[in-house]
Amino acid sequence: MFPKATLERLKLYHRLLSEEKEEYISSEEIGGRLGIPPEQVRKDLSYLEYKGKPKVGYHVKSLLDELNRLFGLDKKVKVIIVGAGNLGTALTNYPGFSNYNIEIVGIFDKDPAKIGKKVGDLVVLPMEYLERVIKRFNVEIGAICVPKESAQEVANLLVENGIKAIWNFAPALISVPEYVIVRNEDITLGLLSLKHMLEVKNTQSKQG
Ligand SMILES: NC(=O)c1ccc[n+]([C@@H]2O[C@H](COP(=O)([O-])OP(=O)(O)OC[C@H]3O[C@@H](n4cnc5c(N)ncnc54)[C@H](O)[C@@H]3O)[C@@H](O)[C@H]2O)c1
Repeated sequence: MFPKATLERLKLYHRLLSEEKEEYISSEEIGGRLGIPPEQVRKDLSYLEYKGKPKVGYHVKSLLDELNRLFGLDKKVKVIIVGAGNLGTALTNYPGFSNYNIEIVGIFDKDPAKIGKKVGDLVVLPMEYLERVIKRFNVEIGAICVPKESAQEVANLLVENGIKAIWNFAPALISVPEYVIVRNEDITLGLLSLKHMLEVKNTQSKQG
């Protein structure tokens, strides 16, 4: 098990390495580009099986292969979206997921006015098709992009139909069986912490 902060930084290293053209990279270069001390980079990477070479650095492909395995990116993961509103359509249209072997295979809504509309290459499906799509594509992740009042109802449907992991964008806590993994994505909380950091910085510069 990695410490949570290490895991978050490993994601940053992964993104940087995915775009790296050179064969080898040093901890100084990684740290310099990400604003992370090189000692920290070395410590984080020491959790991995692959070890860099002294004076040469890390072989980019070997490091990337291990990080891909670690994040399960070496195998494709299928996702469905429930809620074809602002957020659901934005996620479905986002091209960046394919870089991570993530494929959105279905988008669903209960509103008859949305059903049948095209979103990217997909057509918005009615909720009755949930089971069929999950089974047909072996979908593991379901994203909840409905208003908070409907979040639990949608979570129940996803679980009943075999979804093992839920990416919840609704600002509501959902209850699911223990075997189901939930990730709550609250963009507002991120913004609040940024606001707090900004206030601290402004106060410090006034005092200094
Ligand atoms: N829009 C954003 O940038 C944003 C950012 C962060 C979080 N969120 C959260 O994400 C969720 C969606 O936001 P939005 O802006 O896309 O809302 P939206 O109103 O544009 O879309 C919600 C969609 O969910 C559908 N829906 C409602 N109940 C449903 C149900 N029981 N089954 C299936 N479909 C159902 C509606 O018909 C609608 O199409 C909200 O909970 C919101 O708080 C949105």
